[in-house]
Amino acid sequence: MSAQDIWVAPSLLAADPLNFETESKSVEDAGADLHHVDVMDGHFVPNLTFGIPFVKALKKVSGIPLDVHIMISNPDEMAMEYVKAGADYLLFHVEAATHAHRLTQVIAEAGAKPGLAINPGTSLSLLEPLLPFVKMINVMSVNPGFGGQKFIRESLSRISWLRNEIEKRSLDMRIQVDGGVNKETVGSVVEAGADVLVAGTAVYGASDRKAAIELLKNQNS
Ligand SMILES: O=C(CO)[C@H](O)[C@H](O)COP(=O)(O)O
Ligand SMILES: [Co+2]
Repeated sequence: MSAQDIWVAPSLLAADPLNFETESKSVEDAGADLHHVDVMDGHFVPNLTFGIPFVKALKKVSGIPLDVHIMISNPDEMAMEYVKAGADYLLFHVEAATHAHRLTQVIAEAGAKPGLAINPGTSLSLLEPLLPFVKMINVMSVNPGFGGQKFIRESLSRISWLRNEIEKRSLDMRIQVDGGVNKETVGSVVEAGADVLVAGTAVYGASDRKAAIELLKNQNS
């Protein structure tokens, strides 16, 4: 896959929390394709991060689309609020939704691109009936809740399975991989078929963010 086809989505979870505006601008200038916003509710995952006001505020200053990953227990109730706040892609967890298919429709009708996230321990079979209705799948390569964790290598066969389904069924969607993506893991992730690289520590933690994004995009070219 060429570098142009690969999107890098730096996760604001790893940014300096006292300077989100300048931090987000710095990755835009460095070539980021999307801002990855990790919404955590302290219930579905054992951590608490951003909410609706944050997404709304970020939308006002952002020059690139918002990729909002909601790790919350009640996506059926709250997803619309994140669309209204400005999410361009809205990804909810397949483990958390009661009516996942309905939710994909609600998100699309409201004008955002629906997506699903799936934890490392969840069967991929849950995705099968939903694939035609989403524009992005987030294959979690760590257990959700924290940045800076170690990449789970078993995620690679999950990405490959998904890439194969997309090709077999001629689906129009992207595969994002989320957790522990860095210069050591990115080669195998892209080879397995991911085309959206979420990277928190590897981008925000780098002294040269432009070089870090270029490395992620180009490693396989
Ligand atoms: O969804 C997430 C955690 O639940 C984050 O997006 C993910 O962990 C990215 O951080 P890093 O690149 O530092 O692993
Ligand atoms: Co995430």
